[in-house]
Amino acid sequence: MPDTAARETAPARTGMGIRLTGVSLGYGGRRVLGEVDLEARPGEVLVIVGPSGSGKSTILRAVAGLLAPDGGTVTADGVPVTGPGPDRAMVFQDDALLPWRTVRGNVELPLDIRGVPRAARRAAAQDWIGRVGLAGWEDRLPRELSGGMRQRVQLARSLAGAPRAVLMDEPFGALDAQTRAVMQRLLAQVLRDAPATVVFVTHDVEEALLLADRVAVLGRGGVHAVHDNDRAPGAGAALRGRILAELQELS
Ligand SMILES: Nc1ncnc2c1ncn2[C@@H]1O[C@H](COP(=O)(O)OP(=O)(O)OP(=O)(O)O)[C@@H](O)[C@H]1O
Repeated sequence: MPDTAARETAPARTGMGIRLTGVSLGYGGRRVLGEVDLEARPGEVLVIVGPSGSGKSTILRAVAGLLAPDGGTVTADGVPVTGPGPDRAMVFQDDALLPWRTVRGNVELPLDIRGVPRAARRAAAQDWIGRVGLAGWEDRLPRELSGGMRQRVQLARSLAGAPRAVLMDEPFGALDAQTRAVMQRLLAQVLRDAPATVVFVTHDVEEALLLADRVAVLGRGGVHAVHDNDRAPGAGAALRGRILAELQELS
């Protein structure tokens, strides 16, 4: 990658610190969550699990700045979140790619928006396309790709803008088991080179344990527990059992 591209698109050195303090959230006056206290530490992968309808996506929307809290504060590096920003990229289950743009055009989008010059934009997009294993597919349109490939494009697009936080809502939920496993490994690998803070929502406890530094269990209108994912041999099975028991109790 040319120097200019590397300079303008290099990932920030550390991820963003995200904090929810006494946050209540709801829709049209109907409360979904009350008094949520939760922190994503700079550079960590915080995975949120919880029963269906417990408010996992709602928390993500609040951090993204797409939903204003009814009470409490959401801060990014200590600054209240008042709306969406390029420092916090969202990745959804539905790929949300622009159908009329090629793979390259989609990956370049966040750089385009930031006004990065064309050559630097191209080089950075190419770098990310290669990292997610899509070299040779640059000129294809989203409809010519499989679901897994579209999620790769979405991942490359979200990271190409060098966000300091990536907010992922069941990004692999629609993929078959094999593609999902490949994408989980790919995500773990690319995150090593892009030290953003990640808040990742999933139903899948195995996925949580694979990716998380910490796992937050949501239920009954708030955060039930937050667990460190100690990756020491044997620790995974114990934590898996504990989280599954908590989820059963909360459902
Ligand atoms: N746009 C909306 N308008 C009104 N209510 C909503 C909206 N989005 C979510 N809700 C409600 O808020 C609650 C929490 O939804 P949310 O999608 O955050 O849960 P979730 O834990 O992510 O669920 P799932 O695991 O099923 O995706 C649910 O009762 C849901 O019906």
